[in-house]
Amino acid sequence: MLAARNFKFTHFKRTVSQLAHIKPPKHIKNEPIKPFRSTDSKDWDLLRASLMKFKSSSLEVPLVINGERIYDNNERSLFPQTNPANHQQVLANVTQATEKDVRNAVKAAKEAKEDWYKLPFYDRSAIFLKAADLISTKYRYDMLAATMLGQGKNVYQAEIDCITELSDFFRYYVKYASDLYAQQPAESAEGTWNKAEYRPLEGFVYAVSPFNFTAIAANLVGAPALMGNTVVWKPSQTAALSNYLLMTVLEEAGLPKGVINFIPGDPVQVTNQVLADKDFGALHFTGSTNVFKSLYGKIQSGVVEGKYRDYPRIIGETGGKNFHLVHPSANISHAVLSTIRGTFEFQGQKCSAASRLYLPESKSEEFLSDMFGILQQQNIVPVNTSASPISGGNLRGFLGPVIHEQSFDKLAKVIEDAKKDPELEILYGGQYDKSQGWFVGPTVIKAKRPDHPYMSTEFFGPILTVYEYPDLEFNKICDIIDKTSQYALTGAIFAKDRKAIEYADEKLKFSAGNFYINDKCTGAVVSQQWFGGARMSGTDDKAGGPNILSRFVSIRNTKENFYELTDFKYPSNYE
Ligand SMILES: NC(=O)c1ccc[n+]([C@@H]2O[C@H](COP(=O)([O-])OP(=O)(O)OC[C@H]3O[C@@H](n4cnc5c(N)ncnc54)[C@H](O)[C@@H]3O)[C@@H](O)[C@H]2O)c1
Ligand SMILES: N[C@@H](CCC=O)C(=O)O
Repeated sequence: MLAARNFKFTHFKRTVSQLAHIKPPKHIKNEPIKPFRSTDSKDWDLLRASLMKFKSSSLEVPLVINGERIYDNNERSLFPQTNPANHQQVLANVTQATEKDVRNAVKAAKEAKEDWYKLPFYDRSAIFLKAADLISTKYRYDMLAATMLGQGKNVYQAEIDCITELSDFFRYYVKYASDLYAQQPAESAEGTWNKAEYRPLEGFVYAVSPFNFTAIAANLVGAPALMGNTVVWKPSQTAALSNYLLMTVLEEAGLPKGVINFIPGDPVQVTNQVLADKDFGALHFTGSTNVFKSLYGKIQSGVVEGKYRDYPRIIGETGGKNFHLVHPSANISHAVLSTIRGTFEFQGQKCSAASRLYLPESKSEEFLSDMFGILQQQNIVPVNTSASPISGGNLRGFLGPVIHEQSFDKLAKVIEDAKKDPELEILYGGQYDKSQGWFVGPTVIKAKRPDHPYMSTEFFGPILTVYEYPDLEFNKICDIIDKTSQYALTGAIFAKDRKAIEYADEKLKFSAGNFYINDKCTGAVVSQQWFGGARMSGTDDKAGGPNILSRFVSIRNTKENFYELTDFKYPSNYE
């Protein structure tokens, strides 16, 4: 991992005469997913070596402020990031930012700003394109290992997160930014020239990232930075290892010091301090709805109190209670397999995960017995991903641990409460065990009424609540789905009947920001399914699409006039 870069580039000015015509490389496309099929392969050998490296040494993760690495130094506390599959194993000791550190990070972001946004766009772009290539080549296996061990992912789930989605974000954002800059006023009246300039926001951007996707952290810091903003980044404590690796990769790719400042620490303390700064220009957040609401409230109060120079932009993607709706005409086997994936992959810890299922009464028994049969026969239980990386065996299992004890305890309580609730019935699973790791088995609960809180509350774990609806009430169930939860993130309809598809598509227009027809409601791919939800699921600015970049620029319009006036009066001013 590289030391901080120190070069200063203010002393010269580049002279590039054809800036407007430099285009991003044409070959930008989605990074292919490596299958990791045979454990007897070079890919597995390299991955095992990286896993061994992270397992055998407990790293100290520093703060990175203005390119300087800041370690504990006895002044700061350390947060132990443990392996969720083996909670006794400390993977990293994460340095926690003090008040002074936060102050310094904010200062560094402000001071780096001018040099950064004045750097030509293609220079900024080259850094992110290079970082994407480093992730998908040189650091692929280290990135996978840090994400698998730290965030409890199997190799496939890590691959689609910290490799493909992450590098896709960086590459496609370069293309989208180039397209955005090219958007100019369509008209200029004779004798004038109108221009749009996409300035970065004034001040700095505060990025707050969740534990569950390393790629999301890359989106949260990368989108604003590419557009010429500088960033103060507070990562999740339980993703600090992979996130720090991302920080070092960006530096190796050439990110100048101070552009992104990495400050893990107490979320409330760090956030309160950052939000108190006059130059706070935008929040880029992904995480739970309640945390986002509280930050939204603080920022709004700050505006009312006159704390800020600007109206800070607030960009946030948050929770969901995502639905799978099965119509009687659906291919049941396909709907079952899609629901197993959509609900249980990565232990249901995707914001997009299916967590409420609506089955027609006529197909419910077939669907559920098919589903439970598969879960049982395939022995879909959480596997201990901390087991010997030499065999590679368990790292291929479908289910792993949930992220931490707080999540484990919450999910165990959901299961225990369900056992006592006469309106709920546990149809499958209900096992949990925290003796070694935070393991919760796949669980399916039947609700007797569609407005039961289990149909509307986000649990963020491998728990699915099912409601059976009368076949003839398909229209009514669409209404119910729309009104049941405060969220509108993802949802899916499974049907062959085109009329049913059309009806659900229209009726559920506002119930999900990402709607799937005959597909599971997870797994959005950058550039293909722009991702984000509305209502209490977020501001729907669509990560992975072009729109989000417009949130990190402030447009200046310039009109230049070439005619010289000879009179101040307009024709109508004359008698
Ligand atoms: N919609 C999306 O795109 C999306 C994507 C991923 C995760 N999520 C949501 O994120 C949640 C899971 O992630 P998580 O457990 O990391 O979420 P979280 O809300 O607990 O944490 C997210 C970030 O906020 C910080 N944080 C926590 N409490 C805070 C506080 N009081 N003040 C300031 N910062 C605070 C955390 O340290 C972390 O960096 C789920 O609700 C999931 O639906 C949404
Ligand atoms: N983009 C991912 C969700 C990320 C949320 O955690 C998906 O579509 O499954």
